[in-house]
Amino acid sequence: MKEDKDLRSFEVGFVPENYIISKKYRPENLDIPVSDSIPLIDLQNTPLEEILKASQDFGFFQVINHGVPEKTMNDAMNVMEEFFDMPCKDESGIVSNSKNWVYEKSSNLTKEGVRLWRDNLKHPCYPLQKCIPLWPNKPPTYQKVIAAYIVEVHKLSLKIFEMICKGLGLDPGYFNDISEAQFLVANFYPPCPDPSLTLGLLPHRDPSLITVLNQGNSTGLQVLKNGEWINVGVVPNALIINIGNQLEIISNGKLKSVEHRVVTKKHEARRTIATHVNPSPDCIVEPAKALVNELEPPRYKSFRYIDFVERNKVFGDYTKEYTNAFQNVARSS
Ligand SMILES: O=C(O)CCC(=O)C(=O)O
Ligand SMILES: [Fe+2]
Repeated sequence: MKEDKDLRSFEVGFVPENYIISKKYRPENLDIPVSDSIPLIDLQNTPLEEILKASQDFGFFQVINHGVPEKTMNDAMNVMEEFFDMPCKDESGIVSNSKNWVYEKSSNLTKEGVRLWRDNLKHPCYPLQKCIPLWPNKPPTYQKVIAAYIVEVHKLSLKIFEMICKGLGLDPGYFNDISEAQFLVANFYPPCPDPSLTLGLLPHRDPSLITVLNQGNSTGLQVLKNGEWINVGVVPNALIINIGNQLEIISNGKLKSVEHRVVTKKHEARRTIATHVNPSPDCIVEPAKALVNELEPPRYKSFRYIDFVERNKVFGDYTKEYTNAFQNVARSS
């Protein structure tokens, strides 16, 4: 793979040695059939119990009738496809005050020192109006289309938080002020000549409260359940929701943040837009007071979210730049 060329350099007949993932992470059993066993939930019916059960048993569920218009979802996927397909992107998208997005080619090493079979774009979305002009401006509709998508995803996340609050017994607005710091992560996973040797994304838990994932029509996401990787099937126009580790903490361990990864496909690309709904940087994250008592003492210590981000290098090599930019944008609002 020529690392200095555009995405078409993925069109290779074999996996270059430096993309072969260590045995520890290498996927096995890629032939297991696609399972749609993460729960599918119709949001129209205010399904409190289903959401709670799915969040406890799987940490993952798909939602339909979620209120995000199909057109908004498709427009966002299409503009992202255009972005990733542009032959010349600014690849030095280092986070700064003037340009707060990061575009990482697959040739970048991860924290674990491996190369992933994906290209990746990420940027903050909060406060939204301040962030929009700092996002990529090519394709020319990028800012408008993604802003419209983020507004809808925000509404959806509030709906989900409201149900989780009711289910757990928290004030209905518990998350309103602490869940606004959305962070967008878009991925392009090209076809791979030998999916058994690579990964699109290493096993991880999300550093968010919840993550809302638009996976279009592609498979590749796997979720760990009872020590086995299960494939997440495609449901037209559905969105995937998963519990991040910050919500696991706030729920005092009642809801589970579960490991997941992305495998590659021989003949199919995968394109996704994940919106990580995060606590704001200065938010103190701790088990909700209403959920702890003598019988159920807090299982986690409290911390400031930004300290967690820095300590765990949540955004890899760009963590410091990211947190600075985030705080500067937030303070100037
Ligand atoms: O691209 C995907 O399917 C998964 C993305 C993901 O897990 C993440 O952004 O945390
Ligand atoms: Fe994730």
